[in-house]
Amino acid sequence: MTYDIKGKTAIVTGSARGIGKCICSDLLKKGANVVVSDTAEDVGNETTAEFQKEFGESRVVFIRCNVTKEEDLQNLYSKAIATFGYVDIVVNNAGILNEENWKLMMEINVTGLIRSCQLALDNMSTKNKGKGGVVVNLASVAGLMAGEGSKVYHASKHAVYGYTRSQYLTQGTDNVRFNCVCPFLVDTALAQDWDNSNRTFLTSDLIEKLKAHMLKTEDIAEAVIFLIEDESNAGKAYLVTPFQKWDYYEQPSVLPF
Ligand SMILES: NC(=O)C1=CN([C@@H]2O[C@H](COP(=O)(O)OP(=O)(O)OC[C@H]3O[C@@H](n4cnc5c(N)ncnc54)[C@H](O)[C@@H]3O)[C@@H](O)[C@H]2O)C=CC1
Ligand SMILES: CCCCCC(=O)/C=C/C=C\C/C=C\C/C=C\CCCC(=O)O
Repeated sequence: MTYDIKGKTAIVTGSARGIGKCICSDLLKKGANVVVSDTAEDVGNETTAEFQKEFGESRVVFIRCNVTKEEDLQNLYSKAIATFGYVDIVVNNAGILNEENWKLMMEINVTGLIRSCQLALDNMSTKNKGKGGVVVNLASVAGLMAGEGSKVYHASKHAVYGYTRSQYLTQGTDNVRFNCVCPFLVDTALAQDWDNSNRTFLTSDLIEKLKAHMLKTEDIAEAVIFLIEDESNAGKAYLVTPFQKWDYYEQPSVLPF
């Protein structure tokens, strides 16, 4: 079954640039109203002005939000609802790769994302008199495999994967569908800053080869739109790599039944 994006309202966190910006653009092309949201106010306002010019002033707003701040997140949801009447779609995209500042990375990649999911449920769950909705979380292939030099980043994305899958178990009562997308390397500032020197597992030759196969932000936006529209695969992770056909990631069951 296909979920119709036209006329819906979407929040995308960390969307001033990179993958988040591209997701906003595709949501607008599909007819959604969009809340661009980021800590980077200047870039966020520029991105919003660009979209308003292309898609109409009334369909896009910028709301500053640092996902590590509870009051910012609450303000994001309440202002989005005040502007557009309801929130139907949330894309939790804000994320960093910074092993030195690993506590902040966990706050952004995990705690902020989980808090945003809880607010999405507060506002969208049919248990709370909402109309239901869709949440797509940005995980990574780093959430499905080990990483030598970015151990905490990998742990943060494993958490996104596990949290998203677990939401499936209560989807029947909330009517909020959760999925996550697990991309391989994407050509953005985050990937360019990825320092892979001094690895034993990945040689510099191999890293150059991997970087030669980077995905484009457009690929991830396409995958996110696919997930929002696909009503039949709730709770699943969607693997996006340049090396094989994009597909849902099937994790073997460890239960004896
Ligand atoms: N670039 C890549 O290779 C891959 C990226 N991802 C994930 O995709 C997501 C987006 O990454 P990119 O677009 O590549 O990164 P990016 O660095 O280009 O964009 C991230 C955006 O998040 C914003 N941000 C940072 N901290 C924030 C906070 N506390 N609150 C709100 N916004 C904040 C930044 O200002 C920036 O606009 C991240 O979750 C990342 O982990 C997943 C797989 C691969
Ligand atoms: C792995 C951190 C890169 C951050 C970007 C991201 O989220 C996804 C990247 C996807 C692929 C990275 C390329 C190859 C992965 C192979 C091995 C990972 C080992 C990483 C390490 O630090 O040793």
